Amino acid sequence: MKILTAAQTREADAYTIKAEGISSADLMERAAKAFTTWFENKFQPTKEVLVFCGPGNNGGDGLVVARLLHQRNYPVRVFTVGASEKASSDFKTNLKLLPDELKHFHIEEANQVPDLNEDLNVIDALFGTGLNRPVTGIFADVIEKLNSSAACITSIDIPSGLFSDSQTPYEGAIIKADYTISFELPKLAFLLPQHEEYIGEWHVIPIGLSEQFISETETNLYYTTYRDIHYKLKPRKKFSHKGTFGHTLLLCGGFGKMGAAVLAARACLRSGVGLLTLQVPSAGYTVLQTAVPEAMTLADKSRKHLSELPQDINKYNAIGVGPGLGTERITKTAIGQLLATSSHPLIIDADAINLIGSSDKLKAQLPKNRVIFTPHPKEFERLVGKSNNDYDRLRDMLEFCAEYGCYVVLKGSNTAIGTPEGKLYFNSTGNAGMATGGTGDVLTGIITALVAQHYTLEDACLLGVYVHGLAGDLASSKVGDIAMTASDVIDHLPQAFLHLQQSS
Ligand SMILES: NC(=O)C1=CN([C@@H]2O[C@H](COP(=O)(O)OP(=O)(O)OC[C@H]3O[C@@H](n4cnc5c(N)ncnc54)[C@H](O)[C@@H]3O)[C@@H](O)[C@H]2O)[C@@H](O)CC1
Ligand SMILES: [K+]
Repeated sequence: MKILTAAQTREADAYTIKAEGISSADLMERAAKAFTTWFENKFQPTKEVLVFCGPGNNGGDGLVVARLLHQRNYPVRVFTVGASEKASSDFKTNLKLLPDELKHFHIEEANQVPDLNEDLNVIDALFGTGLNRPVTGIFADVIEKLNSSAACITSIDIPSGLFSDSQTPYEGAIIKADYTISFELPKLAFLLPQHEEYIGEWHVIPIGLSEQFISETETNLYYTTYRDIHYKLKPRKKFSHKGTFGHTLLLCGGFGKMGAAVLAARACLRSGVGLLTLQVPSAGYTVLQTAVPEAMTLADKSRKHLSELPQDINKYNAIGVGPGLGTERITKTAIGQLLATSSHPLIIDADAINLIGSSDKLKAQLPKNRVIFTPHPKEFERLVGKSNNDYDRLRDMLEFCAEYGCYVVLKGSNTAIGTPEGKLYFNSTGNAGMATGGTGDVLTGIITALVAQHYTLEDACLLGVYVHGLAGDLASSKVGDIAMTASDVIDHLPQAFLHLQQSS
């Protein structure tokens, strides 16, 4: 699904209004109804609801929600903030439509905000996508009061004060919502780790914005959901044989870290690869032969480190390198040889990223359009550099992808995938239980297997990251996110692929 900017969302609103021949107040009513339905399903009318409304259409939404909740027997109080002469016309219309018996207060000073305790529900409708400068003054004072209260806060469309698609200036106040209910499409701000404390749990609810407008609107930003992914899975044909599904090479493992090779190998095998060969330091030979009997194992001449490449490196049609390797000089030389001699796609993770990141010479050797990097945030910093905030980090990532003609999978909550053409995908699966050692090795195994099966590099990243997160979600529902291990993720890959297959 696409992610649109605030400006594009405004255009989508205007287009829909024109195309359907409705008024903007009608669209506001529709949005507020959708919000109210979500709210009713979430909260009983036992607690009083305090709705805080700013002067724009977000405030207008708040007024309609207050009216609808009042009709549905919720005890409601409305607080308007900001100069009324500046209010939007739909705000003014809906202010007049508030029933007389609904309590309405206008706030000019923060001390007019009532005491807020946990027995209250707050709806934040101060600002939405029309925010065009940091929030200060009376609005900031109100936000401060709401944030320091124990009341549960639900934001309409976006937490007030937060810019939806660019860095919020540091001096601006921002609501810390427990829930954010947004309209039609997710906003870029929801997907960035730096905004976790503001967004809370977020949901997107449809309000019938023009599908035609959305499909014709250009963007480089996407949020990948089940609908975007399941049809990409290729069916296995009746007359296929193991050669059809590729021969993968994994260069993983080091002394004390053979487990990384085992995890990557097991995940690779559970992701449909035809044949798998591993090369591991000789101390790991027996470990791999025992733990992963389906894989062929080559022993490096070094006991503890990767020091050489297998012969016939180009007979493997995807090579995964990095998990557990260590950063010995001899390993760095072997990776240089790999970059110089292999003619097939490379999936580069962990210590292989650290080695390449610290060497301009190796970076200059990267083959174009054949490399996927899968860094976690620290490895990303070593590869691409430090950034001031999450927006800069995404910009730096896309610049790196363009410069080196590579794909970068930045692992984390809502893993971000950058492509050489400048597209940016955010993943929708996965959970905090996956923040445990070895899950990255699992992802390397999955993506390498998919590349070997002739998925495009872009699809291998999208599908691999999605199915990895889905397996994590299935594992979490079984073992919980505290006890979950990387092996649990592998054990749930079959169910995750089946889930995608059944409805593809
Ligand atoms: N346009 C439409 O038809 C629809 C809009 N909807 C709602 O409308 C919202 C957008 O409405 P608006 O574009 O009116 O914008 P907002 O309601 O976000 O606020 C804009 C108003 O606030 C002022 N303002 C901006 N930043 C400020 C600051 N830092 N301090 C003080 N004042 C500030 C602006 O000058 C303007 O008067 C969406 O987020 C959504 O909630 C929904 O009702 C769906 C339909
Ligand atoms: K809001």
